[in-house]
Amino acid sequence: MLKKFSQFMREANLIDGEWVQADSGKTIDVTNPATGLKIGTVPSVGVAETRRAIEAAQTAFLTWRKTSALERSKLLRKLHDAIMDNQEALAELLTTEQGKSLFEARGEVGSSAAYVLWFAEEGRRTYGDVVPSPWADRRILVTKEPVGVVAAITPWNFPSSMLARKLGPALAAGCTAVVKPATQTPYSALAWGLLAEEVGIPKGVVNIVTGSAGPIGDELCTNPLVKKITFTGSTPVGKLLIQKSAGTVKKVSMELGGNAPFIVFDDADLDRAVEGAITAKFRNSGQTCVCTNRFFAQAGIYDKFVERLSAAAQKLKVGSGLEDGVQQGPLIDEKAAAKTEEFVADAKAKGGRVLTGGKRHALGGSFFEPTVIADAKPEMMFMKEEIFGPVAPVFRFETEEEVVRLANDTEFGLACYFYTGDLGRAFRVMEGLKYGMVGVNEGLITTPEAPFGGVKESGLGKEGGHQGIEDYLDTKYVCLGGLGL
Ligand SMILES: NC(=O)c1ccc[n+]([C@@H]2O[C@H](COP(=O)([O-])OP(=O)(O)OC[C@H]3O[C@@H](n4cnc5c(N)ncnc54)[C@H](O)[C@@H]3O)[C@@H](O)[C@H]2O)c1
Ligand SMILES: O=C[C@H](O)CS(=O)(=O)O
Repeated sequence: MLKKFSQFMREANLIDGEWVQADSGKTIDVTNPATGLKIGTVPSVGVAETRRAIEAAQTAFLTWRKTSALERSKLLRKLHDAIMDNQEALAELLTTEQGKSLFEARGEVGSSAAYVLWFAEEGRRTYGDVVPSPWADRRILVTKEPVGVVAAITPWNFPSSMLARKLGPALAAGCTAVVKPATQTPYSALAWGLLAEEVGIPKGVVNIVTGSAGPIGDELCTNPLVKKITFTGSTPVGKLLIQKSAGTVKKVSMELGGNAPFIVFDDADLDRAVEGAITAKFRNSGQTCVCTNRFFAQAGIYDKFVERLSAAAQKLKVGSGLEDGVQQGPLIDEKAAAKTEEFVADAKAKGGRVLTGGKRHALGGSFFEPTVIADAKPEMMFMKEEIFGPVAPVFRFETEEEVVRLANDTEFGLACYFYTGDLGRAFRVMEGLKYGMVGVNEGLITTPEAPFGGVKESGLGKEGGHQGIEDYLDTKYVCLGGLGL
């Protein structure tokens, strides 16, 4: 396949409209997880460069915040169009650095554009209020204002769409940004810098730095010019960022870890449930925050469900994401593959039955066979720990009360799914499950129109929906007196 993406592969950082290298000249290698081969490098910047990026964002904010919501909306629409015009090249770049199938990468790039378009519209509706005054001689206004410089830290599993869910509302609201993408997948984020320039978003509005997460993160969390941290990643890192941001009382949005239950009741449409299960488990080789972590099948359909699920999992085509028809790419790295092996070994040692997969794929490297494990038990690691790999443990349950208790027995609360044909049960279970998002007879629920986000230790705030822009706005109350009324 011709490399379409070379035009977007920028081996530099974007600070105040300039593409720069690290002051030290140091770089980080970026590798293709499917081949283990080096794709290129990016600068390894530190505190000084991050500080310059923050200062550039602050300077740009003073002007950007004064642009009209309509003007910002038009620029974001242009950004949407530029992303879609280059969807194939951006998808190829994403697959090359992250590993997911080209089919899924196209979907992620399309989803990124959809979030930008959504917030291009939402930015024109950040309404305030005129409140009936309790005083005859005064008037009360409530206005919404952009918070200022936003630090956006994003994960490797969705290097484009996770950024869209942050840059979209930030820019629409009138904020400016300093972006730190995951070290494993920097190019998709850097491509956003090129696109932003191309469509005319002013210099300094979007700044992108790459390098050691610790020092960069510390500067982003402690610099008083940064007014908000928006983070997508693991819960431990999210907790660290919240602590570090407390010193300057920054707004924080946290999209953190998950432990999704997927419940199949006896009265479910089994074909629909199996189809939904494959999507909810094996998308991005199981490396999504909303992937099913624990399947629960009711006793009456348990055997049928596990048989059908393992048959479907076995059919998934594993290979390099750039290869036609591939559905399962490699895991992000060797560490992820080793962790997946650990989950399987733990389950087997505690009585789990591997129905399909269960080991590294013959392709070698970090490729792993899509795996289904029957007879899962609460004492197994994946009851509490996020697998983040292509392993589907299936627990058996008897009653509705039992499964809701088991499903809620986690510190996480991001996404959950259940399949039933009974409307009353749907409401009882939907209201009983402590999660931020619920799929009822659906295994893929993400969309810009809906508020994405978790409860408990899965995060704070929402991305998408009309809620998604609120986190980038300050509410101001104005009391107008001396009007001679
Ligand atoms: N809730 C969501 O929307 C969502 C979406 C995607 C991924 N995730 C979660 O992210 C995790 C996987 O992604 P990951 O491995 O990239 O997570 P991670 O927490 O290791 O890293 C996420 C980002 O944080 C940066 N980072 C790491 N340590 C840091 C520090 N001390 N200071 C500042 N930045 C730091 C990383 O470089 C990366 O850019 C999983 O737990 C997954 O559930 C959640
Ligand atoms: O992994 C995190 C993503 O948020 C998953 S989704 O693409 O939004 O469903």
